[in-house]
Amino acid sequence: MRDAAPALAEPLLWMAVPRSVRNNRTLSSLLLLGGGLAALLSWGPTTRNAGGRQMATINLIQPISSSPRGFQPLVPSAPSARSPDLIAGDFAHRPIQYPASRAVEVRAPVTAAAAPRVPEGTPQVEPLPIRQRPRRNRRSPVAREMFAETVLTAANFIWPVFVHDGEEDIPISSMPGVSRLGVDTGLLRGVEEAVKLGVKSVVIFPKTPDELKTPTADEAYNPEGLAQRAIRNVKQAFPEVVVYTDIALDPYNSLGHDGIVRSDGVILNDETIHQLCKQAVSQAEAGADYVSPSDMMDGRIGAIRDALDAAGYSNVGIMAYTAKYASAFYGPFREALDSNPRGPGEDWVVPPDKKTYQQNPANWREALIEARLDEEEGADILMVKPGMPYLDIIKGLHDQSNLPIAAYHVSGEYAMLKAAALNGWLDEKAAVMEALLSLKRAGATVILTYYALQAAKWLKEDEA
Ligand SMILES: NCc1[nH]cc(CCC(=O)O)c1CC(=O)O
Repeated sequence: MRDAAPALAEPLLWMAVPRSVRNNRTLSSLLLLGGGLAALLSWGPTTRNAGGRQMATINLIQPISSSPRGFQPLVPSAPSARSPDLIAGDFAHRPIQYPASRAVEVRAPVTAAAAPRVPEGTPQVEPLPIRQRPRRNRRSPVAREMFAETVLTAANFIWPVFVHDGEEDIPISSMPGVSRLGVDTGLLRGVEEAVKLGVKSVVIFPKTPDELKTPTADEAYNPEGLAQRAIRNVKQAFPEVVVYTDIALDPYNSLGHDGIVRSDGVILNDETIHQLCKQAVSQAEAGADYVSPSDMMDGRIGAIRDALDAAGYSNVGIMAYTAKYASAFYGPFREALDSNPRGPGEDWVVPPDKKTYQQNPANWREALIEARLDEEEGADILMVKPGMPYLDIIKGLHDQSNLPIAAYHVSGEYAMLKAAALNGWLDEKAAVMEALLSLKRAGATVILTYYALQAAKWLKEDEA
């Protein structure tokens, strides 16, 4: 009984010594010597034991084997028979086998199975003097769930849908599992399914018939246009669903660019914004909750904000494609909407890419400029696009702005995962959930993904 007090008190006192002193070999030896003497005076015959325990508390400085009592394996006490999670955890797989002579100190876990064995040839080692063992918090499923820093839910997803003016669902070859949906048919079936799965936000992309495309993309603000019809249809059938739209001219532009193309190949900025404002107001009129400018023209967020407010739509939000990169990962999307930049005409230069307005993938500081401008101009959500190749940008914007951050897991990212999964090269569910989780962990609370419905299903599956 008598030695219990110093055995507890001295390590505690030791912990009160500043770490810098503890880590200094000479200083700490002196201190320990003093501590030992003090213990000797106050506790008489029990100090030898106390000293032994003292040594055990400083095993980062003193090799543990030199301790008079030898090492004392830090073995977790046996889990009770009532905690199946712990039993199912790593207790059954302790990596270190303790030397036989000390086996009495190793209490076996309470399981029906025989004592755990190690493979023949496993080196016999004394437990290392490791105080911080992060694996402790990963031992059981319950603990892992408790300590999860990021949790993905269906409420985080926005489901992007391609719509067309027809009845059928038309599969998109580079995106197996994704189709263009009929604006009055498949779209509503799809949204109904989404809602059932807990995905209550959609973003609409119209496949405009070629004959309606013009170099000034005026179809973009046709009140009876495909996007406007889609918005109305969804809001009418599912008023609680939050409808996001795309603001850019490319689906309506006969030259395939997000802005109006001048004959020398310059993508006009301010003239394009004029059209974007009309597009935004017409989408708001149709019932959009958020309009999402995806074109990367300068100053469009402020202009659209003013246009919406002037038209009485101050409650309609703006999800700004803040840092949208000139990425190769949009390929399948452009196939879905047939919206690739067109080849050059005889007397018209049409740039083959979008590099004069979308950001250079080499840059991240530039994204901060865009973020500051969008924030000042009245954006409600800042988006980064694509997702996985730009996790640093997501994190950067998350750390610099207090607005919600969105990440677009784009068509090419979907196609990559799908292709690997269809080939049997990846476990689709595990890989997709990890990809989506990484976007949230980086700082995105809003995730646009073609996997939204499938991921929501998987989440439900895991709940059950
Ligand atoms: N402004 C058009 C737009 N809006 C969303 C995407 C891409 C989405 C995806 O790839 O999933 C694009 C394509 C582009 O910029 O060329």
